[in-house]
Amino acid sequence: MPTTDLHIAACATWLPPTMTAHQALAQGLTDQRTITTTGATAVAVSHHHSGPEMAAAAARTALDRAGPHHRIDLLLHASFYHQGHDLWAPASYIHHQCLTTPCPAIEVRQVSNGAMAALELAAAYLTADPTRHAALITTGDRFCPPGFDRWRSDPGTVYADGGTALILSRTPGLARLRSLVTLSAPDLERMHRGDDPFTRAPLEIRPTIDLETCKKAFTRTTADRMRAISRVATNQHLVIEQALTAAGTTLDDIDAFALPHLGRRRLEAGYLSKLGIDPGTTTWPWSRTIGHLGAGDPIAGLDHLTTTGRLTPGTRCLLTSVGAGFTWSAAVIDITATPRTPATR
Ligand SMILES: CCC(=O)NCCNC(=O)CCNC(=O)[C@H](O)C(C)(C)COP(=O)(O)O
Repeated sequence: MPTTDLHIAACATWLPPTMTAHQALAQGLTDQRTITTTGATAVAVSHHHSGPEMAAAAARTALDRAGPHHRIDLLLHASFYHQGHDLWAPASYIHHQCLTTPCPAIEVRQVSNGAMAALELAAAYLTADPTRHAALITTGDRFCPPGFDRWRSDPGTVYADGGTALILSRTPGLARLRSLVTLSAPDLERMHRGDDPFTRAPLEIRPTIDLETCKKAFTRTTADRMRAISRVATNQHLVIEQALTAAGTTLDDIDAFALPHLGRRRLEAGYLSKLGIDPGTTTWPWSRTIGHLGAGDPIAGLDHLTTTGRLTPGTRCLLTSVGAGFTWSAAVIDITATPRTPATR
């Protein structure tokens, strides 16, 4: 979507306490090789709160920060792991907890690109009807045992627990959405199912998610692997190029980058060396202390950059994210205000 007349009224993050990499090592949860290749120094771990509960907490803060001027006419909740109940409506839970307007509350499942996919859908929904004012986007996941091993289920990425929220609005607030582009490559979807059959219930094949086995089945030969790496790299770069062009800007004009909370090796391969950007201008120094928040990385990254003063009014940010499937999104954001930071409720 080219330059838009939509704004990010506010955003927020709700994170549980972190466990350091050394604590995880001492408890046998990970190994030194993983810590070295990912560069992870800590990871947010929820011992009690589910994804939807953390998403609702973030939503309450985002709504406080936005103020009363943004009537919410749509709620989209993005996640991709267990939401705490087997057959239930997490988006309606967040709606019930946080809103009084009788708007649609819908789930978006786009794996790690879920927040940006929701942003695409919300932007189109608001643009389609001028009487619609704002949309609340939330993310929330808890990547915990027994079904998920945050250090080993997807080697190269350390998974964290947390919730995020963002309000997209017609009324100005924190930032202006200058452009938003999403690309897809469905031929890569088998990377996350490999040769596994379709099953009757979760975790029927193996007791813990193991994406490495699926990826190895999908990239049996070196040629397969090189093709996948090339497809990922090409689209990751193309989506950023298209978002910059749609916003009439260039990489040189970007003051800070909100990147996916991937491990250092993956980040280096996919973004840092490819784009020639200094890690210090990205969320990496912070994301390595948190971990991969599933769909929530771009919102958490924007929140971090604006609440820490790394981004101030008049600066420009590039958000980019990638999801299994694969899909890639990128957005150019112009910061227009300093976030109001009431305490997280
Ligand atoms: C499953 C959660 C999710 O949606 N993650 C986003 C998609 N995964 C990634 O982008 C992680 C990076 N992985 C890749 O780019 C592909 O797996 C590659 C490029 C085929 C091999 O990368 P590697 O696993 O060797 O680091």
